[in-house]
Amino acid sequence: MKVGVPKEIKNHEYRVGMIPASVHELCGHGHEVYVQEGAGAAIGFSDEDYRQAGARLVAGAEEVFEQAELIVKVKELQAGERAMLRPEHTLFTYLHLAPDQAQTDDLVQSGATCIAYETVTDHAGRLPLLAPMSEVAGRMSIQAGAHCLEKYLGGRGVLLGGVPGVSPARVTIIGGGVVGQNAAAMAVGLGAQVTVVDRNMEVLRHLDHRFGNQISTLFSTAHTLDQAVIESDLVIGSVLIPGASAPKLITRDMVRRMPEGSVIVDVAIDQGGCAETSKPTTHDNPTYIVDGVVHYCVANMPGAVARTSTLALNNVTLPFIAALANKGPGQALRDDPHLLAGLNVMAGKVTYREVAEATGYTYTNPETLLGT
Ligand SMILES: NC(=O)C1=CN([C@@H]2O[C@H](COP(=O)(O)OP(=O)(O)OC[C@H]3O[C@@H](n4cnc5c(N)ncnc54)[C@H](O)[C@@H]3O)[C@@H](O)[C@H]2O)C=CC1
Ligand SMILES: CC(=O)C(=O)O
Ligand SMILES: [Mg+2]
Repeated sequence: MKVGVPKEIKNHEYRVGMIPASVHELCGHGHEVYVQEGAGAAIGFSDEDYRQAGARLVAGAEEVFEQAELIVKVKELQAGERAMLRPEHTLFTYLHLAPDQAQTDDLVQSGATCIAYETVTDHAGRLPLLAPMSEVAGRMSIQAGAHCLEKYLGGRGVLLGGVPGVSPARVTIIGGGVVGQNAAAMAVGLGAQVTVVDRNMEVLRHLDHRFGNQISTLFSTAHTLDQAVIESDLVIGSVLIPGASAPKLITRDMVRRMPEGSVIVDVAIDQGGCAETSKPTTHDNPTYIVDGVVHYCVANMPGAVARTSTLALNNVTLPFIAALANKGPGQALRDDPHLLAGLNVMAGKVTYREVAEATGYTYTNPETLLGT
């Protein structure tokens, strides 16, 4: 199969869909891999590294899309990239379609087969292709939040861990999944006073077991959320309902009642964000202030630590890329219900229920399209 790796073009996005070692693996199975010149240069993977791995280097994204049947990326296609997508293409990347009507419309119109990393599952119902980036973003969220609490960025001027004689900052983490647990570990490490809110008792039990009395856990209700949020210096938004738009758990009224200079890091912004006041920002301009509350809402946080993130992502995507290339997308999807869970759009139909509900399309069972 012909596999294509375009250079990422989102703001300060330096990750790359395939590293040379992944390319080498696919070429070893007889596939042709077309890599856009400079695709990995920013994180130390030169064009020569790719050539030695067996890739064919091409000058522009147009040529990658022209040559390839399977397109492997990191972030969702930007408008200019979407114009190059054809029915013969299979796209394998993060999509986050529920809050993105324009992208959904374009993918549906393209006729392409679009598989979202973030909804591929594993045997335990987890999200193995989202997990490594959630580990990264969870860890980064506390760094970002600590930075935003500094006075010159509009923050309260509070040090997360406090100092002897002065209380530490209060950190509330909404959603105790992969992002939430990694955020908790960092916040505990820095000496903050940490509360994690989740609606899944198993998650809360696991957190209690892991962190003991270093954190407090709270069952998520409108009341507990309200209390925790308005008393916090730093709130991390890390909820997820797979494929769906994030629930707006932090209302405008709660933001109004938060202390001046407190901070919301809404990691869930890639699914639309869990605060009513959240809107996506970029690494260039990561924060804005509403009612005195600093909002950090960067939708591609792991792009800032692109080398670590790319390696972690390739570790988990490579087996699926190999299956798609070796068997062809149809057979690979028929053979593996976990990969099939990643299928969001195919042949002009939306094949993921939560995405269809959020974007106004009729849901089509992917099995009817695949003839399984
Ligand atoms: N901005 C960025 O750069 C990145 C964003 N993310 C996003 O972070 C979000 C979280 O991802 P993960 O931690 O991997 O998901 P996860 O599935 O591991 O955890 C989500 C948690 O939210 C909880 N939850 C759902 N509804 C809730 C409610 N009403 N109240 C309290 N808790 C609730 C679930 O029980 C679950 O424990 C996702 O939207 C993901 O796409 C992930 C990586 C990078
Ligand atoms: C998951 C995601 O949105 C990212 O890694 O950028
Ligand atoms: Mg206020």
